[in-house]
Amino acid sequence: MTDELFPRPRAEIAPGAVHVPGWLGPDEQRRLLADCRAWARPPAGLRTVTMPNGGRMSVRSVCLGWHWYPYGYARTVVDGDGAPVKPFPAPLGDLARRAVTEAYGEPCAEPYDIALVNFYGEGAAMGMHRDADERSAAPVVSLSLGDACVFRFGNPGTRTRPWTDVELRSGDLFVFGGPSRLAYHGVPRTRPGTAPPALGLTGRLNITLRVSGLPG
Ligand SMILES: O=C(O)CCC(=O)C(=O)O
Ligand SMILES: [Fe+2]
Repeated sequence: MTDELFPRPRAEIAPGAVHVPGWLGPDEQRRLLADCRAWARPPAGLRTVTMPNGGRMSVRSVCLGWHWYPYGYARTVVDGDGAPVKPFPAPLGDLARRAVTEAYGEPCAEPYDIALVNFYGEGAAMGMHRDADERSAAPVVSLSLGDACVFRFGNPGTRTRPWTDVELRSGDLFVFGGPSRLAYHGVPRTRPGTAPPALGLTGRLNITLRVSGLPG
């Protein structure tokens, strides 16, 4: 947001993990939110993920390009309505390219082909995990909309400390690649009611853009 009293500086949270506060302006956030609402509709819409141990994730999610399920990628919603996953829209590839250039000063050579959209209602959280189902070392691009959250960014070796807690707010960009590509991370809590009122979103959305490394 441009109207903050104290501008939040960009920061390298760990080697290759870059936080750029307020990267998306209000109009871009509104457009992305409208897109997320369209992607959330069935078929292959928003769903709740059940983990192999029977636990249900508290976030609800929708995928574009490739469908993520624990633990792999498919072209159809194999753990849901079975519909073909929605295509990965070219403008999201451009957005990923711009984001990586913003974070690292140069774009990534590989084309982005996955978007994972996670919706956090009140009380939703995500445990510490690694994004390890892609077959590419390309950085993960994360965009946040709506309520702020605590984003816990750890290390590639263990799901425990050391970690750094970063507040991600609406419009923030976070890119993790290089030595941090397989770092454990999670969202211990969101901050309900902190979304920018003009956005019109109750809750939090996070969009990660990824390179699958899978044959197209
Ligand atoms: O919601 C976030 O900020 C992180 C989401 C995440 O880690 C994931 O989708 O793998
Ligand atoms: Fe993740």
